[in-house]
Amino acid sequence: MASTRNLNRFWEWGRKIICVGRNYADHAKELKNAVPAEPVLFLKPPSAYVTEGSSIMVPFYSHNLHHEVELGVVIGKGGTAIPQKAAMDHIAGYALCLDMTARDVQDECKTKGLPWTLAKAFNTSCPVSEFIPKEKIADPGNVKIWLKVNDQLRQEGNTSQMIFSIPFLISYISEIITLEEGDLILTGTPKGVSSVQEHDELQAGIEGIVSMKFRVDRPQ
Ligand SMILES: CC(=O)CC(=O)C(=O)O
Ligand SMILES: [Mg+2]
Repeated sequence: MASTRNLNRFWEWGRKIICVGRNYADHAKELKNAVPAEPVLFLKPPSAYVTEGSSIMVPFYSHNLHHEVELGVVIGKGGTAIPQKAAMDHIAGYALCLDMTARDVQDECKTKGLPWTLAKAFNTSCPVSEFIPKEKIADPGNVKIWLKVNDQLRQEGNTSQMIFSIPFLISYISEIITLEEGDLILTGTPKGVSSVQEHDELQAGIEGIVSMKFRVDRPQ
């Protein structure tokens, strides 16, 4: 039976957020990471979602919160071991997303060989735009994404620079983690990641498609 839930508010579904790291060579290099031979994956919980009108909260244990602007893929039809040639049929649409990252904590986790949960999965670590229906982006492998902090351009990239394409990622991920309707895949960030502070205003967009604005706050 068809679902009665509305994917326009996919963040309310409580589904998985699967993130791909180091998918742009220029970003892997700026953080002195090797360019990966296979996708680097990590997860955020649904409690990471935040939508426009609410603030991004700096986690109390971090002093170096970074923005990472990314194209998000919203899954419309679930599946396991989806072949690359069928992958695009599993997409319902897209969203512009930020993979907010406590970089100081991530660096410490890397040094200690610990998972990135505290660095990547805290409340409000996944700001998202409105849902963008699939038909609005003819070629998700060729869109420009950008991010400004207080009106200054910090990130600008094109999804054509991704190392692993969207069909490849859907196929690769679904072989390991079954994809479900309402899941979101964050496809990685281009270069230019940098620190944000309390009271900063972040603006980000997919050129010609969507833009969004978030304020950064710190819990009292
Ligand atoms: C080093 C990272 O934080 C990887 C990541 O999230 C990315 O988008 O690249
Ligand atoms: Mg990221």
